Amino acid sequence: MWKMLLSMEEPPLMKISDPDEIGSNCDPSDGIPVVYTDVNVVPKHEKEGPQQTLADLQDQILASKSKQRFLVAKRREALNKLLDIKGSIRVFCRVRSFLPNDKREIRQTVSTGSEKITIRSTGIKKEFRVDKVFPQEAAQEDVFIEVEPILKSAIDGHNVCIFAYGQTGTGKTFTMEGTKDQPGIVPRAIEELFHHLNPDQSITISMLEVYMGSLKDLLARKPPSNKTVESASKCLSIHTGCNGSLEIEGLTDVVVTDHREAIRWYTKGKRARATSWTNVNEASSRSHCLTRITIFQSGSAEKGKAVVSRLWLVDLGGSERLLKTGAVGLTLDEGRAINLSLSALGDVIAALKMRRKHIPYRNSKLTQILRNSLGEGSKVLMLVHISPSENDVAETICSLNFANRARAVEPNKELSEASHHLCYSCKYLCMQC
Ligand SMILES: Nc1ncnc2c1ncn2[C@@H]1O[C@H](COP(=O)(O)OP(=O)(O)OP(=O)(O)O)[C@@H](O)[C@H]1O
Repeated sequence: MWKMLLSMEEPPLMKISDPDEIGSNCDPSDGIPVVYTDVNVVPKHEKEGPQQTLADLQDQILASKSKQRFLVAKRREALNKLLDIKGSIRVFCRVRSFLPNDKREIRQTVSTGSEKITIRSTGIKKEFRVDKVFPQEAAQEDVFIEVEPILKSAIDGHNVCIFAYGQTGTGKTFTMEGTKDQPGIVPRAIEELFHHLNPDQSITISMLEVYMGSLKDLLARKPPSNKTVESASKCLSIHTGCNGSLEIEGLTDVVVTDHREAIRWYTKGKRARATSWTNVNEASSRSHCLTRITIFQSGSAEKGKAVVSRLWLVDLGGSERLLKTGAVGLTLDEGRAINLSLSALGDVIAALKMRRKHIPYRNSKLTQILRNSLGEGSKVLMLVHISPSENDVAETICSLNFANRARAVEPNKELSEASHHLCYSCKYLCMQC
């Protein structure tokens, strides 16, 4: 018989002498089941069951988190080793497709393999090796897929520098910026970084231009009406701290919380860049355009927080034969300044590759800025752009020689044999000079 002990006023007390008996649904004296009427009293076994399950789940979560940390560390280690094996300076080469205005050429001057480029012209046959070749038909996605692993190392805490090098009009800006329909590396990288960012990491973006040897802040607020843009750009100067850290004084650094905001700033910076017409490219970049993405640890990008890593995405000004571009006056001076700093960059890359004691960073503003992202522990990707046209063979050879300086461990024989005929830019015999 069931004992129904119901009372509205006071919960009736059960005949329980031992607190451990709470939860028993059977009267120990007569074996008759007890129905509990006090809803505040939860039987012990019912209370312990969920508590145990909760504790088990918490243990499992902790174990999964620690396993995840272990796997992330292993992935980072493996990626780092892989990139190191491949070389901390890697070289990709992209061949620009023929443009509508190009003269169609019957003979193929540039032929490509997956890691080999052959240049053929009258009396010339030269072969170059790079880490990856993108032929004329390669899409923006094809390029980005190969660039992605190096971006992940930026999230993992390495300084990274990706730069597009090549003759004027060979597609550097197309590869880095792209178009609305065919976005390039920078917009894709921004999206990718936000996708992979850890919750305790945050991002800031800066953009600057190295123009005729001086630095211009591309994200600076409009100067007051009585000042010119040029006077605002002169404020930027480079400082090296005693620990070797480098700061660009006065450079705008914007905290961005999602990729759309970052792209808006990037678009603003692009608009401020100096371009002008040359007879090789309608909108030729007359400067080096550098986008800096800084990844901070621990949720805040305010001052004083530890910097995890810096990613530099650089669209270099075009290397050019000044006679061929038809440059005069200011355009000629711009071209000279671009060529000089590219030459300095080539010297730094070559010195790093040969593990020289002295790395000539100080020879140009460009190399001073990139110093911390070119040297030891950094990952560098050079994207060399070449033209498919026979008319550009000399520049193509010069660009590939330049790239070769990043790959060649041994100094090239030509260097010592004919040093008096060497090109100022690639330091080889490239027929340019
Ligand atoms: N792979 C490509 N596919 C289609 N069009 C391309 C490609 N590469 C370049 N172009 C086109 O070629 C023209 C010149 O390219 P771009 O301005 O990117 O050259 P650049 O190397 O940045 O030149 P500069 O050094 O003078 O700034 C542009 O109209 C661009 O859209």
